[in-house]
Amino acid sequence: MRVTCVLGTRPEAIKLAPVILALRARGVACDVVSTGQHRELLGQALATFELAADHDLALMRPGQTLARLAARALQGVTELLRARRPDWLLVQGDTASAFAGALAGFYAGVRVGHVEAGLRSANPSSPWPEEAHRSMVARLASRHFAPTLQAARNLRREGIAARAIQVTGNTGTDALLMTATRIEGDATLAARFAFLDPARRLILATGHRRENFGGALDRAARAMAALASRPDVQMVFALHLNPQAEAPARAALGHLPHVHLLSPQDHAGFVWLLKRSHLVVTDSGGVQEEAPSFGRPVLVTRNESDRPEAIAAGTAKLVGTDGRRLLREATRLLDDEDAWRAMARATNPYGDGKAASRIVESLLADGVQAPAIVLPQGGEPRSGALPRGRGAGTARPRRQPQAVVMPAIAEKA
Ligand SMILES: CC(=O)N[C@@H]1[C@@H](OP(=O)(O)OP(=O)(O)OC[C@H]2O[C@@H](n3ccc(=O)[nH]c3=O)[C@H](O)[C@@H]2O)O[C@H](CO)[C@@H](O)[C@@H]1O
Repeated sequence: MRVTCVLGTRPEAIKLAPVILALRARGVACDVVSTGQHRELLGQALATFELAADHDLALMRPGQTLARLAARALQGVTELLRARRPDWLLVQGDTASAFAGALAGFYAGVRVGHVEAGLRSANPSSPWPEEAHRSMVARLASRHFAPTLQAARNLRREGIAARAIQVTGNTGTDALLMTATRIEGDATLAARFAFLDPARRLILATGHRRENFGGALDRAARAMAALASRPDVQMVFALHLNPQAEAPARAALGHLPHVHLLSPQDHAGFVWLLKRSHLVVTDSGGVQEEAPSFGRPVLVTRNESDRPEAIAAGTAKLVGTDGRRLLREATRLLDDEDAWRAMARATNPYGDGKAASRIVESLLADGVQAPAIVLPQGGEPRSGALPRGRGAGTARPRRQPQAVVMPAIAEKA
């Protein structure tokens, strides 16, 4: 069996790395195609897992529109698929690379597997453009690897057949566990962050969502500045490379003595910080999924959530984008031990570290026998080039989405 993974950004690399490693460990020929959407961050993320892209489409250009990026990714992936003709094409999440990759697979008659399928905010403007991307990938994919039962339900509500959905947990937790194990006792990381003051509690912050550009990021950064002026805290803000995401943090926080604005960290460095944090402030999806594993309360600077599981579990709280609620909730968590403890429960609704192996077993179980997309005559691949499926109609037992019970993975500090 041959599998092609298309990815373009840091979180896709982190969340697909465990799948790529698990496929290769099972002897599946798996090649990695990078669109280059986040070129530097992607290389850094893959390197953490000792991986590198086999094909780099190197598509990023300064100031390039999403339309142009998506169009060029569609073309580039299509050409690679023609040469490679994999049995499966895997994409992850909700980026322009994932959407264009899935569309290329669909046009080429290659079955598309969607990792982290079914997340929904139900608001096409937020997260933008991710909500639309992941919904469109769902129309194109023939196998949907949902991280949670809730995500599987979202897909069922949209009419995706139950037999095409598998609840796996989030591969992000697999990646987190791998990295957390690898960095245990790593003295180089302790040295990298030797500037941290052990007497002050650490607030770890990130902010980069496009819909938060132009106002919301400024308000969040100003609230964080008020927090960081407390005598008992220090803050690490892990910057994103996008200047529109970086500028508000630099403007509001850059001059403060106990705030450290860091360039994007490799996964090892970020996980090290996460583990030592007292509180996390973020609009990142992946960070919301990771922090509960270490029992770190998360204040989410968004107006709606596509991760209701963490909110229901009580480990994350939506604080909107006006800064006021962020300041109020963070102050409460810093001043009220009971309020902190109530959120700091090490429970992870997102994974048990076995998502990648569930995905690989599912692909192997289908092998090359599952129904391929049957293209009409004159469709993209010529008849001989159709994937080696047996055509539609191969009967398979109806499988209901199964709940995955996710234990906590780490001790509290
Ligand atoms: C709408 C939405 O929520 N979409 C998400 C979005 O990604 P995101 O919001 O999670 O993006 P980021 O915050 O960039 O990444 C987070 C990862 O990066 C690591 N990290 C962080 C800072 C650092 O300095 N060094 C690091 O290594 C961190 O530990 C974590 O693993 O797209 C993904 C792709 O499709 C989706 O899966 C995902 O739903």
